[in-house]
Amino acid sequence: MSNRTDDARKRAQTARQILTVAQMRAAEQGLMDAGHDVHALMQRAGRGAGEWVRRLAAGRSVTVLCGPGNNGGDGYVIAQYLADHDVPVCVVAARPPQTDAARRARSLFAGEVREAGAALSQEGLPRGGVLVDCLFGSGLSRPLSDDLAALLGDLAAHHAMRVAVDLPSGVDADTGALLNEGLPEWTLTLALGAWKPAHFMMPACVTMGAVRLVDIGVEAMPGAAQVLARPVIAAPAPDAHKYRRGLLGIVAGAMPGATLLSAQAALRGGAGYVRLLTGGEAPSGVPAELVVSRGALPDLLADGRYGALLVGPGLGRDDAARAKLDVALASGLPLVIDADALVLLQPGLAGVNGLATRACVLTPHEGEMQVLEHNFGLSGEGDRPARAVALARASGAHVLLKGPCSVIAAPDGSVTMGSRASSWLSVAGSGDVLAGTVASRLAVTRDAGAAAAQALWLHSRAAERAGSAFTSGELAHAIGGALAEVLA
Ligand SMILES: NC(=O)C1=CN([C@@H]2O[C@H](COP(=O)(O)OP(=O)(O)OC[C@H]3O[C@@H](n4cnc5c(N)ncnc54)[C@H](O)[C@@H]3O)[C@@H](O)[C@H]2O)[C@@H](O)CC1
Ligand SMILES: Nc1ncnc2c1ncn2[C@@H]1O[C@H](COP(=O)(O)OP(=O)(O)O)[C@@H](O)[C@H]1O
Ligand SMILES: [K+]
Repeated sequence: MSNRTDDARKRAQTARQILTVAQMRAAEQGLMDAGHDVHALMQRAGRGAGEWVRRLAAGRSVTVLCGPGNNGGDGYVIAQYLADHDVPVCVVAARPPQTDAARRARSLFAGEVREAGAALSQEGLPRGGVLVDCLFGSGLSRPLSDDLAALLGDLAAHHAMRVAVDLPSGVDADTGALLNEGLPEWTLTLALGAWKPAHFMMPACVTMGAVRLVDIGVEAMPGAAQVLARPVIAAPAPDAHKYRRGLLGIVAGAMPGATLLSAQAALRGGAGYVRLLTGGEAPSGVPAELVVSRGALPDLLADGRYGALLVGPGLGRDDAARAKLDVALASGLPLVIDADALVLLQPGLAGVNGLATRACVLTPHEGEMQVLEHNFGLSGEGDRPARAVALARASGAHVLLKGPCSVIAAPDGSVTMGSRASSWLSVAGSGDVLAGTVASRLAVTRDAGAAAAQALWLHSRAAERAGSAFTSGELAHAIGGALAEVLA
C-alpha cells in the first residue's frame, strides 16, 4: 500500500477521534515530543480556522474576541490570516495574553486591537458581519465572569454570524455542560485538532450550529472515543439466499403495534427473512412480507437458522413477557433487547451471564437506562458515555444509549458517539424502529458493535430523509432508502 493511501487512512481515523481535555494535552505533548512547537501548532490551527472564517465572511467585516490563553492566541493568528486576505478585521482583547504562544501570536498581528474594559464604551465595540469567539477553549475551568459573559453576549447580538473556535466560550469541553446562562447560539463551531466530547453532548452541542474539524496533525490516541462513521454496507453476495442473508426472529408480545413497527424497519434493514414469533393469533395489520410463526417460543427457536432475535418492543411486563425473555436469553442467539425487556432484565436471570459470550445489544432510553442501572447495581454517576460503558461492562452487552445525542458503548470500554439527530425523532415508536434496524443488522452481521453503529446511522439518516412531522411508520419505510445510500 502506498504511503499516500496509508496517510489518508490514518487521517480519516484521527478525524473521527474525540479527545477529552486530558487526552488532548497528551496528544499535544506527543506533537511536542515529535519536534513541533506550540507556536507552529497555533499557526496551523489559526490558519485552518481562518480559512473557514474567510469563506463564511465572504467580504464582510470580522470581529475576533480574544481571551488570555491559547484559544485567544488562535484568535490573533486568525485575525492576521484574514488581514492577509484583505478581510476587514478588528480584534477585541477581553484580557491580555498570558501564555508565551498567545503573546507571540498577538505580537505578530499588525491590525487593530481594542482592549476590553471600562475605557471601551458600547459605541467602541465593533458591530457587523462575523464574530469569532476565541475567548476560551478547552482551558475553561469555571463560569465566565459577569463582565466577560456580558461582552460575549453583546458582541454576539450585534454580529450577523457567529463562529466559535474550538468550543463556544462557556462550554465545558468534557461534559457538554453550559457553565453560564444565556450563552449565545453559534452559526459554526470549528474543533481544533480533534473533536471534544462537548461537540456531541447535550446541551452544548445544540448551541454550536454546524461543526467542522480543523486538522493540525494530532496522532491517534489509544482508547479515544470515536465519532459515529457513515457505514459501508455490502449488498447480498451473488449466491445469497434468504437464510444466509440473515433470519431475524421478533418476539411478539401484548402490544402488537410496537412489534410491527420494529418488523417494518427490520424488513428494510437488510435481513433476508423476518419472522414474527407469536404464541397466539397473528395480530391484525401484519404486512404480507412478514412471516408469522405460531407456536411455543422454545419450539419456534429450535429452528437452528436464526441469525438474531429481537425481544422487547410491545412485549409487556407480565409473567408471559418474563417467560419469553427467559427463553430468548436461554437461546444463546445474538440478541437485541429493547423496551419492556430492558425493564425486566436482571443480572440474576439465567442466561444474562451469557450475554458477554454472544453478540447482544441493549437499546435503552434514559428512563430504561436508570432502571437498568438500578437493577445492575450501578451508581448512575458520570456522563452518558461513562454510564453506558459501566452498563456494557456490567452486562457484557453493547449498550446503545438513546437520546438527542446517542452513545454506543462496548464491553471493552470503547465508545462511539452519534452526531445530533433530527428532533423529529421524538415521536412515539421511533425507538421501536431503531430496535428493528439494529436487529436486522445483527441478523446480517452477527456483530453487536457493527450492528449498533450501522443502525444508529441508518436511523438518523432515515429521519433526515423523512423530513419533518413524520410518523414512526414513515421512518421505518425510510430505512431502506438510507441503506441504499451506503451500499458498497
Ligand atoms: N492543545 C493543542 O494542541 C492546541 C491548542 N490550541 C488552543 O488552545 C486552547 C487551549 O488553550 P489554553 O489551555 O490556554 O486554554 P484557554 O485559552 O481556553 O484559556 C485558559 C486560560 O484561561 C483561564 N481561565 C479558565 N477559565 C476562566 C474563566 N472562566 N475566566 C477567566 N479565566 C479563565 C485559565 O486559568 C487559563 O489561563 C484550545 O482550546 C485551542 O483553541 C491551539 O492553539 C492549537 C494547539
Ligand atoms: N429530541 C430528539 N432529538 C433527536 N433524536 C431523538 C430525540 N428524541 C428522541 N430521539 C430518538 O428517537 C428514538 C426514541 O426512542 P424511544 O425513546 O425508545 O421512543 P419509543 O419508545 O416511543 O419508540 C431514539 O432513537 C432517540 O435517540
Ligand atoms: K472559543
